[in-house]
Amino acid sequence: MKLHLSAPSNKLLHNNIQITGSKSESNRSLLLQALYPNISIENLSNSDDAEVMQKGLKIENGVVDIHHAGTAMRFLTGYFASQEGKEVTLTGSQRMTERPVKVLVEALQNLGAEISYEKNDGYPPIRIKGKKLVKSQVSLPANISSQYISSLLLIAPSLQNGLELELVGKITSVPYIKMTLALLSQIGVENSFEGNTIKVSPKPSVENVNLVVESDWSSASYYYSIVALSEVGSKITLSAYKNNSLQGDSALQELYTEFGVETQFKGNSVILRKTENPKEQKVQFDLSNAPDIAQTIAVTCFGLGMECHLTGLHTLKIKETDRLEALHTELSKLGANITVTDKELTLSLSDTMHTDIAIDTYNDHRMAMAFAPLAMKVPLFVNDAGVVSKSYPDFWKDLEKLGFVSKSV
Ligand SMILES: O=C(O)C1=C[C@@H](OP(=O)(O)O)[C@@H](O)[C@H](O)C1
Ligand SMILES: C=C(OP(=O)(O)O)C(=O)O
Repeated sequence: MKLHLSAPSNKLLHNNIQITGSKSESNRSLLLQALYPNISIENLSNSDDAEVMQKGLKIENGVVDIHHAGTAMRFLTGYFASQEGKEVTLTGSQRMTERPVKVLVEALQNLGAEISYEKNDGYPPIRIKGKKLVKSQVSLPANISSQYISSLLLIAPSLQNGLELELVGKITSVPYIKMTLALLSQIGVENSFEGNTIKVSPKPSVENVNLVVESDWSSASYYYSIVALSEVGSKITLSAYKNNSLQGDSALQELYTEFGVETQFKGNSVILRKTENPKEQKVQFDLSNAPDIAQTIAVTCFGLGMECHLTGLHTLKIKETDRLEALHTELSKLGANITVTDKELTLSLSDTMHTDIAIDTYNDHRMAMAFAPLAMKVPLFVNDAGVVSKSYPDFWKDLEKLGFVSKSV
């Protein structure tokens, strides 16, 4: 589906949007629920990634296809490796077969797991024969993806002796590790994270517990961008959010003050207000703790005609697409002055913003959603717009509620 997208006729926005649960919290909660059936979950994500996770967890033997879902791939690897009697081949989309899993597979093998590669060494598809894992200490590199660490932590309390992880190197995407540990705490699992060592105690069963998933802050980022690109006085209310979020992308509240967007909590809603135009012409952010909002921020800066220097982007090359290359190509098509390395992005001033450019999305939901707010400034096309369903299936419908005009072409 190719969409043509243009701005609401009135750029002074006043709207409410309900976003479903965080896909990161959902996929963790689902895995914990599979291990401990007394867990119930509220406000589950309606994303494709949460759906493939639910389906995957029901399979005992055979092929488990998790499409584009990185969390499902990594979390199910740990899950199946520790499930005696289950034997599966875990695979996904073409891109998933290019996203590395070696660090996780080796850590699990060191714990005694039986996993082999079906095609390329270090990459899915992988064959897993579930076993009872009794070893409880392992070390692994922490600078490639935090999902490997979360995968181990999620199964840790179900292991006979719990788990002690030693993280080697600089730890990336730290808030996602803390989110995993916080959910373990919510179900009564003892854990600690000191320096480079994480310890999780065993827990054979849990009491009845209800996990209420907070709505997705990465999805909220597109509204931050829309508000930043709207007129002073605009206001969008999003629900349902918590003041003490487990999601690192809630850093948006702080980051978007640079773009004149203020955030206020009212009950379980957040109100985003454009209170002023940006004071500075340049921003500089280290996004190693919030990699999923890098695309949103780069496009906001371009839309506002600001310079930016984004660092900490070393994980972007192995996500749904090489996001640094994709941003470079698509922002250049619009007229941006952009340079990227393998971990940084720099936007310099440019006085051009081309109209009706067709944005390619590279099977990456965040490419589609990050560029959509730019329609506040210039009409544009979004190729393969259906990709948004990976994390936010209602995205285009919700934009229509704001008055955006989207036409299938
Ligand atoms: O654990 C998670 O839920 C996630 C961790 C992050 O990945 P990395 O740790 O690979 O950066 C993030 O980009 C992804 O969208 C979700
Ligand atoms: C990187 C992402 O997801 P995953 O790694 O879970 O596929 C994302 O949603 O931006």
